[in-house]
Amino acid sequence: MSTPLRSLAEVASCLSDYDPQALPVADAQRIIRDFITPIQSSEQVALRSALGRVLAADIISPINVPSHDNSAMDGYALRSADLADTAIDLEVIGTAYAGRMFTGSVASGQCVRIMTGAIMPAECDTVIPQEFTQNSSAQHVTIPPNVVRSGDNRRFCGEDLEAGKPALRKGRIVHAADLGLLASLGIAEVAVQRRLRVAFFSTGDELRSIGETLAAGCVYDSNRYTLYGMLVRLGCDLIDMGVVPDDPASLEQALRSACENADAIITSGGVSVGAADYTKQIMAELGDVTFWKIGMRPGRPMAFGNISSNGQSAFLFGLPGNPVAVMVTFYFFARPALLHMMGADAMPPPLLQVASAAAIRKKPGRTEYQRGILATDAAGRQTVTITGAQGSGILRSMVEANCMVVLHDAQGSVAAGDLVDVMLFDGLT
Ligand SMILES: Nc1nc2c(c(=O)[nH]1)N[C@H]1C(S)=C(S)[C@@H](COP(=O)(O)OP(=O)(O)OC[C@H]3O[C@@H](n4cnc5c(N)ncnc54)[C@H](O)[C@@H]3O)O[C@H]1N2
Ligand code: MOO
Repeated sequence: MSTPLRSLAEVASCLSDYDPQALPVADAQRIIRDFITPIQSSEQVALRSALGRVLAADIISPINVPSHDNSAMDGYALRSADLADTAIDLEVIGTAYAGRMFTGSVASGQCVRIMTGAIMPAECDTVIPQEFTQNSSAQHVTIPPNVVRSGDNRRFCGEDLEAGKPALRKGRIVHAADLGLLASLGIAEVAVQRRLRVAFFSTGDELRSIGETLAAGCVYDSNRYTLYGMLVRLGCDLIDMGVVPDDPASLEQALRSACENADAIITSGGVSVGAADYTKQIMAELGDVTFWKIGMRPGRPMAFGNISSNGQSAFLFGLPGNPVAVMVTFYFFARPALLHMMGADAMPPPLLQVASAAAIRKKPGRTEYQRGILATDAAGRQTVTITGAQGSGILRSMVEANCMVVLHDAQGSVAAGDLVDVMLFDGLT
């Protein structure tokens, strides 16, 4: 596991107006990005197992795809020098099939019946689709004037992928199309970054696990399930450490064990100012950890840093306990950081600009992530509507939503019809 060379204070001091008491979202994201180091370990996997994994090296194309010039249409391969301003009659001297080439040579005034994907006869440079021809028989075909130009319907050798050139770059997350592309190159195995090991647990004496009786004032631990879902979607190997009670010895033992077995640790709860929140104290004792009040809602308190135990270190994300806050801080801080640790060259999820269906109250000076429903109205216009109560304990608001309305730091209240930035959950959740 790699150890960061600089302390958090050094990284943060690059920001001219760094204020841990009211840190803007973008600054917190930048500090995390600068502090995190990608893992340097890879493995060979069979092609299908590479789906969703991060490529550990550039893939250089070993062959040209397609391997020869070939036809894009079923029709007739001809020499474009034979084309004229009037109809021409060509002699058909054979047939080229996909996988079975025509081996003769084509003289002026001749053509070859050709199927899609068949290798172009050497002398031919153009294909006329069969539906554009007239009077076709096994021996002859008429080509009307001005229906085909020189070079039409000919696919070039290497036009998809060129031998010796990079086909896919290191850091790419392998998608379905990439599997197909790698298969088209005949590649059976690829080098991918090893999976990230992430340990996670919930803290709080009020938490009960499913199956336990819910005493007065207690709640079922839901954060471990949302975290599980979000981490599985990222392709991490998970160490689920359950619910850790709010006592210093248990927390220290859990953090040390997580550190010794994982690349990253995600906890939920215990990062605010409550009397029983020992988490901050123990985290600070074990390493270089900072406690932020971020200028955002939900998700204001958060811990981030690097902790060590027995010579092993791990990056730590101490997310707030409120169920919506844990998801928002995961999406906007932990997720990009984990992708960076995985060596992934991933773009942040795009923001769409959509008209707000109703007015939204908002104070400038903090970023708000409101849960929204993106829909198309009767006139075919897309609009976004807030899901109702936006409390950070209301997990239903995440379930009902299909997007997050991102109201930026400097932005004030929004009037009905104003454009707002929207981030779709699809692909994230
Ligand atoms: N005096 C202040 N109080 C609070 C502040 C503050 O600045 N000053 N910040 C508030 C904000 S904002 C948040 S967010 C929370 C974060 O507090 P913690 O991270 O210490 O979280 P807890 O107190 O442990 O829990 C908060 C809330 O969430 C419920 N919870 C916690 N874990 C889970 C779980 N695994 N599954 C389901 N629900 C969970 C917990 O029962 C609490 O209701 O602090 C505010 N307070
Ligand atoms: O950070 Mo908190 O999320 O507003 O409840």
